[in-house]
Amino acid sequence: MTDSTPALTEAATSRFVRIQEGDLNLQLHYNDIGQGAETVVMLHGSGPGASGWANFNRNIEPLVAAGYRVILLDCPGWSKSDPIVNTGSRSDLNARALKGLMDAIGLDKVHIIGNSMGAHSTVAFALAHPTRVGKLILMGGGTGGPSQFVPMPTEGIKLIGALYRDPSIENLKRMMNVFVYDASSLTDALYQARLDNMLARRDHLENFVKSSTANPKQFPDYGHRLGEVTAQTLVIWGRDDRFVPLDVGLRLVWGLPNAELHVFSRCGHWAQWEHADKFNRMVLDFLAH
Ligand SMILES: O=C(O)CCC(=O)/C=C/C=C(\O)C(=O)O
Repeated sequence: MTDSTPALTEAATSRFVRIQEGDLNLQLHYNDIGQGAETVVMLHGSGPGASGWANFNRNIEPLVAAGYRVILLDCPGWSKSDPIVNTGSRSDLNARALKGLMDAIGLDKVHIIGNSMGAHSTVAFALAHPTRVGKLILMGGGTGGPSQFVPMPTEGIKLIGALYRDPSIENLKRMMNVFVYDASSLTDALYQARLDNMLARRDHLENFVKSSTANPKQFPDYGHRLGEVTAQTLVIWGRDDRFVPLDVGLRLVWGLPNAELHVFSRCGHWAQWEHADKFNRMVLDFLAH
């Protein structure tokens, strides 16, 4: 990194933008990192205290070093983006937010990496705006709908609900213990950062509970429309995912015409963090070829 290269920190890359997308008028927060002809957008998951930076901090640097511009969008209702109560499809809401962001900052076409809710939202965006996507990388999500093997809601999703309703350190630890395969990799600093994120925006937590009460199916099942997504797609899953089970990933590769699947053993719902080095190499290879 030279003196003229901005530091790779959340604060140094933090940006705000106001979007107007139909009747959606919101201030969104995002991180804008690196420069390059091609842009990779990363969309985070729906856990309390999640953000682009919290979900993807182990994945930014290799992409920037390889010459990509990286945009981390904080979805409406998370982190420093505006609050919202969402009673419709949250996947579509996030897709509209991404369209608004791209229009506002002049991005015509992007590759998208989506984690869980972010993956559901990536598919919603690809369906709505097929000419504006390059390649897609989906982890632990891509469509709502039932697992064929695991009772729904899964234990992880139940623990997220409990954490939203009672954002305590005990409930955070219960959730994170199921979130990753090896909970001993979670440090006190990580728990504290996550707790601070959560408690900084109690309005987001309350709005998520209101939204889920008004419409428990925030992420619709796009299984019947997957065949319309022609973008090359890399689906990555944790064998031990206790939030969105592996068979949802299998359903994606059956439905998406141009998809391939990689399954990590000893991996929960956070593949990009739990297996960051290999994940990053796979993403770079997939984007380049
Ligand atoms: O309900 C679903 O299908 C999506 C659940 C989801 O998005 C969970 C994600 C959790 C995180 O990414 C997080 O807490 O960091």
